[in-house]
Amino acid sequence: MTPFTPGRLDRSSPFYVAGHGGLVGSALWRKLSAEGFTNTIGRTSKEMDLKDRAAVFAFFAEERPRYVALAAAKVGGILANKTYPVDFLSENIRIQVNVMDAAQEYGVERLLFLGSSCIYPKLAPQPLKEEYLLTGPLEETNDAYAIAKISGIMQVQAMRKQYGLPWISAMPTNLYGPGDNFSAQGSHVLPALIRRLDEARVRGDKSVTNWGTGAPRREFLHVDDLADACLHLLENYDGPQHVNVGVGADMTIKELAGLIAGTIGYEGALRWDATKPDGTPRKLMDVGKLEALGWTARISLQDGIESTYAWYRANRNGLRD
Ligand SMILES: NC(=O)C1=CN([C@@H]2O[C@H](COP(=O)(O)OP(=O)(O)OC[C@H]3O[C@@H](n4cnc5c(N)ncnc54)[C@H](OP(=O)(O)O)[C@@H]3O)[C@@H](O)[C@H]2O)C=CC1
Ligand SMILES: C[C@H]1O[C@H](OP(=O)(O)OP(=O)(O)OC[C@H]2O[C@@H](n3cnc4c(=O)[nH]c(N)nc43)[C@H](O)[C@@H]2O)[C@@H](O)[C@@H](O)C1=O
Repeated sequence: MTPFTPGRLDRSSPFYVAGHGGLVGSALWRKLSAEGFTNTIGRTSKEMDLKDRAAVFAFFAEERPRYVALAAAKVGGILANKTYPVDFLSENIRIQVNVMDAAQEYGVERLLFLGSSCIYPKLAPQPLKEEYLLTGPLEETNDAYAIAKISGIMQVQAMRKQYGLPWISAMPTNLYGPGDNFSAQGSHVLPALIRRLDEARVRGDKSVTNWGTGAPRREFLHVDDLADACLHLLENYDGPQHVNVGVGADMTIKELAGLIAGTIGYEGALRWDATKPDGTPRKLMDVGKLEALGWTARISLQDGIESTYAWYRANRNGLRD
C-alpha cells in the first residue's frame, strides 16, 4: 500500500463537523469558514442523534463527507463526570463507534477524533507525554469518560491497521472560549468561575465559595487555538499515535480564580469547599510533538479570559442551563 502523505485539504470537498454547535465544533466551523471551506456539513443532536446507528449510516450514505472532525460527545466538568459515569461511558462509545463505522463504510478519507487529557493516568509524570497512555490507573472522577476516549483512540488505530485509513486523534487539554457551557453544575472550572464571580460582583457578595481545595493544577487552551491546531494536524500529520494539544503551561485553580476575579473586577474573598472533588492533582501537557509539527498556541490566557468574559456578558441570558 502507498504510504499516505498529509497535505492541504480540498476546500470544496464535503467536510462533516460532528458536534458543530458545541464549544469545539463551532470553533472548527468558524476556522473552516475563515480558511475557505465551502461545503461544511453539520447536524444538531435533534436533527440526528449520533447514538442512532441507522440514522448515522443514512446520513453518511446521503452526504458522503470526504473529511470528518469528530467533536460530538457527552461532555462536562468534574461533577457531571462523577455523577453520571454511565452516560459518559455509554453515550460516548456509541457516538464514536457509529460515526467511525459509518465513516469507514462510506470511504471517509481523513478523520480527526478528539479525546481529552483525562486519558492519562492520574499520577503520571508531568508533563504528560503521549506515550504515558495506559501506564497506570485513571483518575476516579472521570475514569468512565476516559475509557470511552481511550477506546476512540484505539478505534482510530484499528481503522488504520485493518483498513489502512489515514485517520488521526488529537488530545486537547482543558478548553474554554465563546459558546462554552456556563451551567452551575455541569460546566468546567473556567466558565463556572466566570459566571459565579460575575454574579457575585453584580450582587455585591462579600465572598464566593469554589469547589475543592484550589490546589490542583490545570492548563487552559482557547478553543480557537484548538480549532487552528486541528486543521494543522489534518494537513500536516499522519500517524497512529494521538497528539497532545495544549499550551505547555499550567496554574493552580486558586491562581485561575484570582486571574478571573481581577479580569471581571470582583473584589470579594475567594473561599474553597474541600468537600467537593479536586480531581487529578495535575494535568500538564507535553506539547513537544505538536511543536515539532510546526504549531504553537497563540492566544494568551489573559486575552482569552477577557474575550470569553465579554462573550458571556453579551450572551448570558440565552445560555444552556
Ligand atoms: N470542553 C473541554 O474542556 C474539552 C473538550 N474536549 C473534547 O472536545 C469535544 C467537544 O467538546 P465540547 O465542544 O466542549 O462539548 P460541547 O458540550 O460544547 O458540545 C458537544 C457537541 O456534541 C453534540 N452531541 C452530543 N451528543 C450528541 C448526540 N447524541 N448526537 C448528536 N450530537 C451530539 C452536541 O450537539 P447538540 O448541541 O446539538 O446537542 C454538541 O454540538 C469532545 O470530544 C470533548 O471530549 C477535550 C478536552 C477538553
Ligand atoms: C476537560 C476535563 O474536565 C474534567 O476534569 P477536570 O479537569 O477536573 O475539570 P473541571 O474543569 O471540572 O475542574 C477542574 C478543577 O477546578 C475545580 N473547581 C473549582 N470550582 C469549580 C466549579 O465551580 N466548577 C468546576 N467544574 N470545577 C471547579 C475542581 O474541583 C477541579 O479541581 C473532566 O470532565 C475530564 O473528563 C476532562 O476531560
